[in-house]
Amino acid sequence: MQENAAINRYKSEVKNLSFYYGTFNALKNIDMVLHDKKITALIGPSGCGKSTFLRCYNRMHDLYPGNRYEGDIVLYPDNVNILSPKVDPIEVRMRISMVFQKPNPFPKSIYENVAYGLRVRGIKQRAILDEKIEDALRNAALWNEVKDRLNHLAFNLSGGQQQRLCIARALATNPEILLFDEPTSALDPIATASIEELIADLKDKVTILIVTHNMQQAARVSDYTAFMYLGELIEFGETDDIFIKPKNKQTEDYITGRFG
Ligand SMILES: Nc1ncnc2c1ncn2[C@@H]1O[C@H](COP(=O)(O)OP(=O)(O)OP(=O)(O)O)[C@@H](O)[C@H]1O
Repeated sequence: MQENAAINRYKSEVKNLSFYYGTFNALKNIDMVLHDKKITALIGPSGCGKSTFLRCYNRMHDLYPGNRYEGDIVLYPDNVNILSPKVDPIEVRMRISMVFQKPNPFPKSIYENVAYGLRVRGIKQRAILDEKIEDALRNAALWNEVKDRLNHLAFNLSGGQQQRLCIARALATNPEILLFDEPTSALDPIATASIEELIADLKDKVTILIVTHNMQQAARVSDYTAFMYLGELIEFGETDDIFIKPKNKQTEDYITGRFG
């Protein structure tokens, strides 16, 4: 009974996860959870394995030979281990979307960028596409700025707008988890603030995992924070606890800028 209550609070559980690029052991025995409809930030010095961890979540490493996972990443409520070789990575990517560091719209119209994942899912009816595209653009706080030019090329948008378009594209297929890999590092402070506001608003709809180099950003947007170092998860907890009273000396040194 108690176990079920705990599982309901979690969208996902990482169990003893290790990851290898060939012989290089980039992630070491990580145990962690993602709380449902909460924002979890991954922080740590360059090269500690943040992006590697994020990419395990959508099986991106499968695209390159020699990469190897050990352990489980379990999604709830259906209790499926997405690292299992029996699970199709394409199916995983339908459930878990990713937004990258640099905005990467397709060389297509604004409309077609958001329609992409829906078309892959076999949705063809124009009325349904129109409705889902409007919803996704509204949820990405972009609708009002683009509603009169949906057929314009996405590249004509500003950097911040392009990143919101990529978020709309990721949201269109109703993912359960949204992964962000340093989503504001290529943006100016104003565009960064609007993306941070948007991420905070999205947590009502979706569970979020965000990699950031910016500790102020982690403190501002996240509910939980994981501190990684040399491929290990050093400390995980509520963001306020990690930033105000970290238990581990390495976490404290990193947070206070003594290394990294
Ligand atoms: N394709 C690869 N092949 C071999 N080693 C890799 C590969 N990609 C990353 N690594 C190594 O894995 C380790 C973790 O890298 P990763 O990019 O996950 O770190 P990170 O914490 O995201 O760093 P940054 O903050 O600089 O982006 C590093 O030692 C890196 O050199």
